[in-house]
Amino acid sequence: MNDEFSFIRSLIAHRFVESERIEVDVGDDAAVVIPHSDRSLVMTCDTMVETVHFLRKTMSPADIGWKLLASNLSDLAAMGAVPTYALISVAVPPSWQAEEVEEIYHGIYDLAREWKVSLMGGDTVRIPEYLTLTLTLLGEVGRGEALLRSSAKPGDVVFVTGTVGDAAAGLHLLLHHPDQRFNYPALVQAHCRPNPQLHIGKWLVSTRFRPACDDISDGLAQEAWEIAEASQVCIVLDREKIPISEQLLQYAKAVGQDPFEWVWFGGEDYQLIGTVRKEYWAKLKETVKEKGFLLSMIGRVESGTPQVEVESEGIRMVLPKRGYNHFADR
Ligand SMILES: Nc1ncnc2c1ncn2[C@@H]1O[C@H](COP(=O)(O)OP(=O)(O)O)[C@@H](O)[C@H]1O
Ligand SMILES: Cc1ncc(C[n+]2csc(CCOP(=O)(O)OP(=O)(O)O)c2C)c(N)n1
Ligand SMILES: [Mg+2]
Ligand SMILES: [Mg+2]
Ligand SMILES: [Mg+2]
Repeated sequence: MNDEFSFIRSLIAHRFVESERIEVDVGDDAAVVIPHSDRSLVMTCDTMVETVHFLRKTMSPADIGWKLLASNLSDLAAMGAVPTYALISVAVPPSWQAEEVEEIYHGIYDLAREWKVSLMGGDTVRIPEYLTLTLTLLGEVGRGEALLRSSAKPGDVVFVTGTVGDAAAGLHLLLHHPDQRFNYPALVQAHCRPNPQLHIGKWLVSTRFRPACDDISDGLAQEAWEIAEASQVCIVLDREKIPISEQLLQYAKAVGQDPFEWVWFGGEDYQLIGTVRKEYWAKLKETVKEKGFLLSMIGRVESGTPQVEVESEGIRMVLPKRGYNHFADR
C-alpha cells in the first residue's frame, strides 16, 4: 500500500450501486443524492475497533466487513427503516495489508448487495496501531412511522426475534475453545455473520400497530432497560420464555458456564426486542408463521418504576441494568 488514491480506487472497484437518485457519485468532494420528498431520512453510525470489537483470531477480514454493515443495518431495522446509502471511514495501521482491507470490503459488499445499500464514499487514513472502521448508514421510513424505544405502554406484550446469547457464546468459543468451532456453527455464525432483522422491522411498520423497538447490540438486559426508561414503564420478562438455542445450551454445559450470563448480558445478537399492544399480538403471531419469522413473546409491560424485572417460578427480581459498556472500567 504505497498510494492512498489507487488504494481507494481498488476498494470501490467492486462496490454495489443501485439508485436512480445519485446526482454525484464517489470521486468528488462529497456525494449528492436526491431525497424522496415524501419519506423521512433515518441516520445511524457504528464503529468497529480491533481489540474492542474483533481480533484477528476471532474474525476474518470478510467477517469484519459484514458485521460492520450488519450492526448499522440492525439499528435501521430497529427503526423499521429501509437502508439506502452508506459512507465508510477506514483507519489502517501498518499491521494490516491492502489485500486484507480489500477482503473487508468484499464482506461489506456481500451484505450491501443483499439489502441494496449503495456505498457513496468514505475516508481513508493511517492510524498508529489498531484497525478502526466506521460506517454511516442512511435509510428511509414513512413520515411519522419510525419505531421508537419510547412507545411501550402498560399492558403491552414484550417480544424478541430469533434466539439470544448466541453471539456472546460464539465469542467465548472463538477466544477460549477455537478447536471446537466446527461443533457449534450457529454460535460462530451468530458472532461473525449476524443477520440484521430488516424484514421484521419493515413488516412491524407495515402493520401500523406502532410497536416499541430496539436492536440488541449491548445485551437483552441493557436494551430492555433502554425501552423501560425511554417509555417510563416496568418491563417484566418471563425467564422460561426466553428463546435460547440448543447449541448455546450444549456449549454452556460443555464449558461449565451459566448460559444466562450470555443471554442477558452478552450482546451483539442484533435481534430486535419490542413491545406491542396485547390485542395485536395474536395477529402478529399469525403472520409470523406465514412469513417464517421467529418471534417469541417473552414478557409484559406494567406501570410502575421504570426498570426491568425477571419472573421465574413465581419469583420476581430486578434484572441488573448491565450489558456491554465501553467505559465500564473507567
Ligand atoms: N459520539 C456521539 N455523538 C453524537 N451522538 C452519539 C454519539 N454516540 C452515540 N450517539 C447517539 O446516541 C444514541 C445511542 O447510541 P448507541 O448506544 O451507540 O446506540 P446503538 O446501541 O443503537 O448503536 C444514538 O442516537 C446515537 O446516534
Ligand atoms: C475481541 C472482542 N472482545 C469483546 C467483544 C464483545 N463486544 C465488543 S463491542 C460489544 C457491544 C456492541 O458494540 P457497540 O460498539 O456498543 O455497539 P452499539 O451498541 O453502539 O451498536 C460487545 C459485546 C468482541 N466482539 N470482540
Ligand atoms: Mg451505536
Ligand atoms: Mg441500537
Ligand atoms: Mg448499534
